[in-house]
Amino acid sequence: MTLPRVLICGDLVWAHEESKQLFHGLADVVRMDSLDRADFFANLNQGGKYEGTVAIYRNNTSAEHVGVFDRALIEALPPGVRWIGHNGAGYDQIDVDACKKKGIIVSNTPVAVDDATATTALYLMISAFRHFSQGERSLRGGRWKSDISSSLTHDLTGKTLAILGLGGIGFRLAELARAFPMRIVYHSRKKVEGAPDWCEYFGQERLDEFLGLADVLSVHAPLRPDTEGLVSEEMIRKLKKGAILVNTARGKVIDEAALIRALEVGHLGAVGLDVYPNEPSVNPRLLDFPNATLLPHMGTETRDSQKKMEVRALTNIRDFLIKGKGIDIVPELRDLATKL
Ligand SMILES: O=C(O)C(=O)CO
Repeated sequence: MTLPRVLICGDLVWAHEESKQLFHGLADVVRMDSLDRADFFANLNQGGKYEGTVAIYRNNTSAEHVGVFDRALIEALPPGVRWIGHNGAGYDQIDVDACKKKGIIVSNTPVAVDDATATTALYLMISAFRHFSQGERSLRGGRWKSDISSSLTHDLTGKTLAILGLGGIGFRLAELARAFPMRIVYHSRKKVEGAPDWCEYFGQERLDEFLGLADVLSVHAPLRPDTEGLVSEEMIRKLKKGAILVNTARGKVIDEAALIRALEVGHLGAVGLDVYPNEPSVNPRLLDFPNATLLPHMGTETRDSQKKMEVRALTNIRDFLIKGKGIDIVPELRDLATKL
């Protein structure tokens, strides 16, 4: 009997054993080793080594060889491909609209990313309030703490953390920050069902009030066409002078030029960034600001979370093979999944 193929696009690092167990007797798991898009397609087609692929596991590093899963790639996939199991919470590298038209379901890996990404945001927030990153640069430069002005640093206790997008990561950050304690407020399109009372909701009509309260605004909105530039110049201006902006979501959710202008004029007191609009390029202007704590997109870079993410992405594919569905179908495709 020929087993259906699951194509691993981008390396599996931690979940080799789990992969064997999940797909034993169920699928032939093949590693994609194409160095470019043309070879990728050639091998997906009849006679190619990926022929018979019904599901593709992918992570963002696969883009280095075959590019992102844009419309052109999705449209060119053979009709047998029914599922893309993305390893990552953010699936902005996949054109879900093209997938919908082609009847391909996409799953992602929420929950698995929450701890690591929330602790990254927490670190950026603490460093931004306390200027720890600048302190380390001062020490490493042989200047002990002479670069630091403690009159510009603050405790977190009693400050207000404003969360833009209360999904799993935003909520985990809220739980952590509550320990200081900080006041927690959040804004999202809808009030989050089941969110505790200590997370105060500010709807669209109270957005200005929400922004005005923030000592730190932490961004947790996914990147979609309607969220690109969501944190605009106008929004940044509504933050109080000296507020902190933290981003562990996607660089393009913030208008970067507006963020830089706000740092230049001292409207923003500090920023903590893990993500940038054109990764791995970082706008060199950002490097000039001593009050910017900058990380190279390390949000989920722990072996524990990487393993949880790999297993979760593979489990969605296994569930598709067995039951025709998975638990993490992305919101845009849930309707389509119920019709299958
Ligand atoms: O899960 C994601 O979307 C990430 O950005 C991983 O770092």
